This record gives sequence, C-alpha cells and structure tokens, in this order.
Amino acid sequence: MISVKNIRKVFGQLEVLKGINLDIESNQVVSIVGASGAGKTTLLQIMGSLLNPSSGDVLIDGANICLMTDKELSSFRNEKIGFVFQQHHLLPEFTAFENVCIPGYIARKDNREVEQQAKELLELLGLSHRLSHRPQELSGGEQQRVAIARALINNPSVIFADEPSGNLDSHNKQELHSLFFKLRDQFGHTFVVVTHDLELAKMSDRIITLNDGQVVNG
Ligand SMILES: Nc1ncnc2c1ncn2[C@@H]1O[C@H](COP(=O)(O)OP(=O)(O)OP(=O)(O)O)[C@@H](O)[C@H]1O
Repeated sequence: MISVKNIRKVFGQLEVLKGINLDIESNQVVSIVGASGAGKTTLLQIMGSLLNPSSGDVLIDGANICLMTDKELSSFRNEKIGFVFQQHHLLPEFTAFENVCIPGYIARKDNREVEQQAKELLELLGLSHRLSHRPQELSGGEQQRVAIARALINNPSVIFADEPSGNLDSHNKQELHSLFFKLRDQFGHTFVVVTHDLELAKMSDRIITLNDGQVVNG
C-alpha cells in the first residue's frame, strides 16, 4: 500500500536519505528505528507528504504523492492519512470531542455522521467520560488518545506517528501501543511509527532500521 522508490533527501551539503526503497503492506504496525540523526523523521515526513524528497517517489494506494499539486495533496491527506506527533497539537480552545470532529467537518462529511463517529472513536479509546474536557483538563495519555481519535476520524488507510509515546510514562506508553494493535485488528489500519521504544518495536509486525540515511534492516 506504501511504496517508497529510491528516495533521496539533501539539506544543503547534507545527504540525509541516500536512496530508500521500501514496500509497506496494509494492516500492519511497522516501527522505524535507528540512531538519532539516522533520518527517521525525515523519511516519515516524506512518506506522509509533509516534506518533498530531493528525488524519488512515494506511492500510497497506487497514487504518486510526489506528483500532486498542493490542492490535490491536501485533499489526499485529509482522506487517506492520519498523523500523530509527540506533541499532540490539539486546539486548546476546543473540547476533546470538538478536536476529533474538526478534520471531519473540514472533509465536508455529514456533520451528524462525523459527530457519531467521533463519539464512537472516543468511546473505543476509553474517553467517553472526557468528551467535554479541553486538552489542558486531560492527562498526557488522554491527550494522546484524543490525538489518535482525531487522526482516525476520516478513516485513513495509514497513520504516520512520530514518537507518539515519547512524552508518556510507561503505563500510558503501553496503553497507547496496545491501541495501535487493537485498531489494526479492528479496522485494518496501517501504522508507521518512528520510535525509540524497543518494546513497541519488538511487538511490531515489522521493524525497519535506518542507519545514516539507509535502510539496513527490514
Ligand atoms: N530542515 C532541515 N535542515 C537541515 N538539516 C536537517 C533538517 N531536518 C533534518 N535535518 C538533519 O537531518 C538529519 C536527520 O534528521 P531526522 O530528524 O530525520 O533524524 P531522526 O533519525 O529522526 O533523529 P531523532 O531520532 O533524533 O529524532 C539530522 O542530521 C538533522 O540535523
């Protein structure tokens, strides 16, 4: 479902990705690991269409995201891709429920359908008692689960996550990770996760190891 073809990325004199080739299948939790500076975030951002490669192509469900216009990309992203970052980036003035609904409203879905789905997702993630809380009234683990519900509201085929459990204690970390597997099983989502967490990596369907801008394993 994701095909990465000979991706290179150069920042000034620095070649950060040196020809990455990968095929990632659907319905998997895939961890990307490697030393700091290996190029993990850069690769994730290119696969998620947030950053242009210097050369190469990325195909998601057969569509080449590197050839799309900005307008095509933003609707493609909204439909097909969910993002979860280390910082949750929830909007502080909106409730948990509203934060989850907003991308659905933007995708111009039926509002009632969006709201129903947001309630179901928040319930599935153990947050039905937190619908009207604002982000600052939630714990770190709860905030991150709201961010996941928001990433899922438009039923994306793939969720890209960059150190999603980086700010969580070990209990919340474990809960978040088991959620990925539960969602994979229940909805067939694909998760591509940059992580330093070896526990998560070990549980994953696949581990991709980057070293100095190249895939060395996986
Ligand atoms: N916008 C940029 N301009 C210049 N250099 C950059 C830019 N973004 C990343 N880099 C450099 O590219 C290299 C890879 O960065 P990247 O964030 O992809 O690494 P990483 O493997 O995710 O590291 P970490 O585990 O520390 O987050 C680093 O040396 C970084 O300094």
